[in-house]
Amino acid sequence: MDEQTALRDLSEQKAAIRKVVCARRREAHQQRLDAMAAAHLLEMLRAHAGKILAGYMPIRSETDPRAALRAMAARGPVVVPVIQGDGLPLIFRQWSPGCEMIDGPFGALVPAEGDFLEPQVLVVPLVAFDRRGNRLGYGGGFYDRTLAALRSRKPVKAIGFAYAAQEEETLPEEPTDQKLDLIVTEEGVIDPAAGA
Ligand SMILES: Nc1nc2c(c(=O)[nH]1)N(C=O)[C@@H](CNc1ccc(C(=O)N[C@@H](CCC(=O)O)C(=O)O)cc1)CN2
Ligand SMILES: Nc1ncnc2c1ncn2[C@@H]1O[C@H](COP(=O)(O)OP(=O)(O)OP(=O)(O)O)[C@@H](O)[C@H]1O
Repeated sequence: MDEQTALRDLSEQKAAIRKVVCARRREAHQQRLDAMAAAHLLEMLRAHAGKILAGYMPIRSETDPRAALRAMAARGPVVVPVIQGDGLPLIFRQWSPGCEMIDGPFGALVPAEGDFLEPQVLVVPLVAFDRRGNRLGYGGGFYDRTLAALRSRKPVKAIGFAYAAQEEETLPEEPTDQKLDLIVTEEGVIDPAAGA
C-alpha cells in the first residue's frame, strides 16, 4: 500500500469511529451525567489551582465542564479556545462566569473581550478516547497542533473530558497525535500511565 492510500484508509477509519462514538455520546448526554463528570473533574483540577486553565464551551453532545470551570475561575485564570484559522493552533481567551460571549466558528461560544493567555492545564473536548491516552476529535487537528506548540515550549497537562461511553478499545494512532495525560468521565479518572 502506498502512503497516499494508507492515509486515506486511516481517515476513513477515523470517520467511521466518529460516527459510532458520536451516537453513543448523544445517548450518554441524554442521561444527564455531566454533573457527576464535572464533580470528578473539579476534584482533579483542585491540585492545579492558580495555574492558567483552559476549558471549553460545549457544543453538540459534549460533556459540559462549566460547573468545574466556574469553581476554578474563583481560584485562577480560566481561558477557552478561539480558532485563528484552518491549520493554525488554537489561542485562548480569558473567560469568567457571566462574561459576554459571542458565536465562534462551529457553534462554540467565545469571549467577546479579554486577555489571550497560554494555558498550563487544558481540559480537552473529544469524540473518542482509549486507555492509552489517544484522542479523536472532529478531525480539524486543532488540539493536536495546539498541544504540540505548547509542549514544544513548556510542560502542559492535557485532560480529556468525556462520558465513559466514549471509550474505544484502541484508536488508530498517527505521528501528529498528541496524547492525553488523564481522562475524566462520570465514572472517575483514567490514568494512561498506570497502564490499565
Ligand atoms: N466545544 C468545543 N470547542 C472547540 C472545539 C471542540 O472540539 N469543542 N475545537 C476543537 O478542535 C475547536 C473547534 N473545532 C471544531 C472543528 C470541527 C467541528 C465540526 O463539527 N466539524 C464537522 C463535523 C465533523 C464530524 O463530526 O465528523 C462539521 O463542521 O460538521 C467542530 C469544532 C475549538 N473549540
Ligand atoms: N502538528 C501538526 N502539524 C500538521 N498537521 C497536523 C498536526 N496535527 C494534526 N495534523 C493533521 O490534522 C489532521 C486532523 O487530525 P486528527 O484527525 O487527529 O484531528 P482530531 O484530533 O480529530 O481533531 P481536533 O484536534 O480538531 O479535535 C490530520 O490530517 C493530521 O495529520
